[in-house]
Amino acid sequence: MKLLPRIDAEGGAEWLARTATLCLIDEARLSPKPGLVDSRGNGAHHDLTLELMERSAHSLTPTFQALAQQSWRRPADVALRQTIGRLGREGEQQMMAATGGVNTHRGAIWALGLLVSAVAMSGGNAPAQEIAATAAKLAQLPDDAAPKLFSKGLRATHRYRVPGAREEAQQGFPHIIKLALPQLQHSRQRGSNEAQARLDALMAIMTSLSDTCVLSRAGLEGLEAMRHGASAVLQAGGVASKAGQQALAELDARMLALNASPGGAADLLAATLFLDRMTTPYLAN
Ligand SMILES: CC(C)(COP(=O)(O)OP(=O)(O)OC[C@H]1O[C@@H](n2cnc3c(N)ncnc32)[C@H](O[C@H]2O[C@H](COP(=O)(O)OP(=O)(O)OP(=O)(O)O)[C@@H](O)[C@H]2O)[C@@H]1O)[C@@H](O)C(=O)NCCC(=O)NCCS
Ligand SMILES: Nc1ncnc2[nH]cnc12
Repeated sequence: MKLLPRIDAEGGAEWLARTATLCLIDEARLSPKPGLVDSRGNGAHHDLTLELMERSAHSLTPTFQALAQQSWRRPADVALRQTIGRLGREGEQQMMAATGGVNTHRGAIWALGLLVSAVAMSGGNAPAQEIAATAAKLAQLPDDAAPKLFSKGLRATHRYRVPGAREEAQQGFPHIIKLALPQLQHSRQRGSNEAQARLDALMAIMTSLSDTCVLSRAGLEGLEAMRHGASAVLQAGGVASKAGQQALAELDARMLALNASPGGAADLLAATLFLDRMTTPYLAN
């Protein structure tokens, strides 16, 4: 099935980059998100604001565009992996320059960067699962130029023996394909408005992700509170229901009390919105 408007390399790269940035902004503004920056405020963060998140998102448009241009109709091989690794790291520097050194979107550059590349590799003509599988192939390839850093994410995955951002991509983004996209569609179909459906999709991710941001800030107690609270929202009928809204408010309070912020889940929501726009005709503009 042809899912996107016809796009060529130049116009396509620009459109993909603009869409990726819009998805970051949509994610940041979506409210009320537990522990996260949203239109209401800074959540559990002292160094992040909505204005900073939006500035960061805009600073990444040239990175997404370069990723799409370099990936256009190319196969997944080590040469492309190294190119996107270099562009991704340059994107992180752009983000840090735009935010005065605050890490707003490192995980989002990784997930959306791989997915933007994967759409461009197909020439803009693939269903969501295939895009995610192509992104996974890229993520599995070695990038010898990558510096050997011991990040917070790596520390958390080793300490708690759980998968992190790297594994999520290498496995084909299961939290997006198996949980968030189906939930988004299900909530829309049963009459939730768009914001409610997106919040439900975030909850679906949070029911099972091992979010290394939460683990770093609040340990296993924080992770369990996130998963349990998100399941409670969906079991109560989702964010469109009064009971679901109550459960979401309780989850928000619990995340704030634990100083926990599911930044990895937020990144995957932005990536979900991107794949949704790639594959939902009425949203592809
Ligand atoms: C593969 C990389 C993403 C590196 O991953 P790694 O785990 O080694 O390193 P981190 O630096 O910790 O970044 C991981 C970020 O990914 C998000 N995340 C967390 N858990 C998951 C998960 N299970 N699945 C998917 N994504 C996940 C999360 O990003 C968000 O949180 C960030 C803010 O949190 P934090 O870092 O804790 O905040 P700080 O300010 O540093 O600390 P506090 O003081 O607030 O406590 C924010 O950026 C969100 O986006 C994790 O942080 C990748 O970076 C990599 O290898 N890149 C190389 C370049 C490349 O090859 N690119 C190719 C594609 S472009
Ligand atoms: N809305 C948000 N709040 C905090 N961290 C994030 N990382 C990605 N999106 C975020």
